[in-house]
Amino acid sequence: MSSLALTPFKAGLFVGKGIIVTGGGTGLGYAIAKELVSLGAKVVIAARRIDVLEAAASELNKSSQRGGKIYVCQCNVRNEDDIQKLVTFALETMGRIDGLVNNAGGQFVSPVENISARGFKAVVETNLLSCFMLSKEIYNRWWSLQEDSKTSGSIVNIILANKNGFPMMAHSGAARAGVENLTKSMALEWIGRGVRVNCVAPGIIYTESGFANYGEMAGAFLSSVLPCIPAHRCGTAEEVSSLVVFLLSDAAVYITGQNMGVDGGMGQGTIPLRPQDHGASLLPVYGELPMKARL
Ligand SMILES: CCCCCCCCC/C=C/C(=O)SCCNC(=O)CCNC(=O)[C@H](O)C(C)(C)COP(=O)(O)OP(=O)(O)OC[C@H]1O[C@@H](n2cnc3c(N)ncnc32)[C@H](O)[C@@H]1OP(=O)(O)O
Ligand SMILES: NC(=O)C1=CN([C@@H]2O[C@H](COP(=O)(O)OP(=O)(O)OC[C@H]3O[C@@H](n4cnc5c(N)ncnc54)[C@H](OP(=O)(O)O)[C@@H]3O)[C@@H](O)[C@H]2O)C=CC1
Repeated sequence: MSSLALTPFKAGLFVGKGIIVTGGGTGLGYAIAKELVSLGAKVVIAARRIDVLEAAASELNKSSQRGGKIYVCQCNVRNEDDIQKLVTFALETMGRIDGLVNNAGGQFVSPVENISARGFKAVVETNLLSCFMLSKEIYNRWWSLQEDSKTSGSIVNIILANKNGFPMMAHSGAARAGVENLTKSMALEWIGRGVRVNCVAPGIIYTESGFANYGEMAGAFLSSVLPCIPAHRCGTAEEVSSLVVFLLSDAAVYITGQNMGVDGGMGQGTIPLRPQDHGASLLPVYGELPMKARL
């Protein structure tokens, strides 16, 4: 499914650690779980489709080194009961939780005016509520109970490069902006307990599973946006994973409350969708615009 991890980390850096990766059966989550298990971590991957998780686990376990192991847990991250069961499962199987990657997420393509309230809510629940519920559940049931604040925890929230909004996916842009702000609040509230919280904002990362959600639109989308990405290419899942794994590790012990882009030079800006032709409706109010300054 994916190539070798890029990490330069010491083998065994995560030996004995327990990490939860939501959406870990496909795409970015799969690459993150693969890198972690090859560094010796125990990893619970969680998502809705148990068959996909089980197939991923049997592949991922082939990359295991130094006691690393993948466990699977079916979980709809929009559902609070499922979140509680996931944390119970993780504590029972791994005996501890050192890291959480809130990676499960997604959205559908629609102009704002066509999104129903139910659709907006579904996307906010998937991307923002889930992150709040799972982070809080682990904090209350594990990190807040540790006497030794050196027993640190690290949360990495996967968002989107959408600093300037996210046309055609406005619900997701709003939810991810919420995650970024929630990240900063949790980082400040929980620093005394040794819990760090950061965001990673991927630009356009080619994952087969992610792009499959968009059908034929994906090809047209890619050919229109690629020239606008300074790197002139998509990123890969491994290029995101190496930053996520760094942030999970003790090498990042002084980093919290940050949002870091992996976006080929887009500066976490907006995915460069070309606006539809609209006849330049925002004409200047004062004076004439020279013809050459219009499309
Ligand atoms: C420009 C090109 C870019 C091309 C691609 C560019 C991508 C670049 C960057 C981003 C990449 C990625 O994020 S890659 C990751 C992509 N992966 C995913 O998106 C997978 C996860 N997404 C989802 O599961 C769904 O989108 C999500 C809405 C969140 C949950 O869907 P569910 O079916 O479980 O939700 P439900 O609760 O059943 O449905 C609730 C409501 O959601 C609405 N709804 C759900 N799907 C809908 C749809 N396709 N179109 C309209 N409306 C929809 C309906 O109003 C439903 O109400 P009713 O009608 O009343 O029932
Ligand atoms: N690829 C890209 O260009 C970018 C991706 N991202 C974000 O990165 C993350 C991973 O994306 P990517 O790997 O590309 O795409 P995928 O579609 O492969 O990953 C999404 C994962 O989330 C899981 N998921 C979705 N909804 C739920 C839910 N309600 N409960 C539990 N799990 C859920 C899916 O599993 P299942 O369906 O089995 O539940 C799937 O494993 C997403 O949050 C995505 O929005 C951000 C920027 C760019």
